Amino acid sequence: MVVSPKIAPSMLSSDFANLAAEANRMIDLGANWLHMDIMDGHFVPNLTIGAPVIESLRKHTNAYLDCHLMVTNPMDYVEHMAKAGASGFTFHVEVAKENWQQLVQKIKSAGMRPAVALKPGTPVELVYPLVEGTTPVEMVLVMTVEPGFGGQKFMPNMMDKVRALRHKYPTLDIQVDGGLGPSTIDTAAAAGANCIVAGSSVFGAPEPGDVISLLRTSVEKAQPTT
Ligand SMILES: O=C(CO)[C@@H](O)[C@H](O)COP(=O)(O)O
Repeated sequence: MVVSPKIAPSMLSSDFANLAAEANRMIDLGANWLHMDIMDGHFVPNLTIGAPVIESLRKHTNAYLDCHLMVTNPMDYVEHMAKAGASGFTFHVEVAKENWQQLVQKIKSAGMRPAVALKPGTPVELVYPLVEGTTPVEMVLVMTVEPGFGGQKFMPNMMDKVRALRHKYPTLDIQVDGGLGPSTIDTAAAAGANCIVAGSSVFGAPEPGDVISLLRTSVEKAQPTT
């Protein structure tokens, strides 16, 4: 195994009125992480949750809270998210071109794991300096839909980015998010993705645990054996 699978149900598709129960249900069913979508209604045309909800959820779970910040000013969120109990902090490269080094440093100093995301229209080369920097990000999130909403169609042409990243960085955590489920996971896993975010395919399934284990098996099967 070169990189371990991390299956992260996207809590955006959960019943927000029962968030703690939904989160614990996912962990009991075998999820590694809980994916939390933070949106500001500006970077993306939708508003979801922020630090107060992360803080409330943290009181009910010790799980890794993988927070994806779809916001225009990620720097303003670092302190609040860390205090709230976020585990990972993923910011968008499109809004961190100038100050990414300072941002990554701040995320790390606050005790969170830094990661960078890129939208479908953003060239993958833009994140290379962030992976190779002196204070590098520890995961790259390749968006496989336009960020903002769950339930969209997986964009298979994003796999060129995943393949390029896996070729350059054999042990990097590479995450995919958007339209992942039983019919698309093999494509993403074969390209080299090991961190899988899935919302509607997990929460909409009669047996979400079966989907979580199918996603994991697909990633494991795609790994080269050493
Ligand atoms: O960040 C996003 C959308 O912006 C995602 O995390 C979605 O919530 C994934 O949902 P599905 O495409 O799996 O339904």
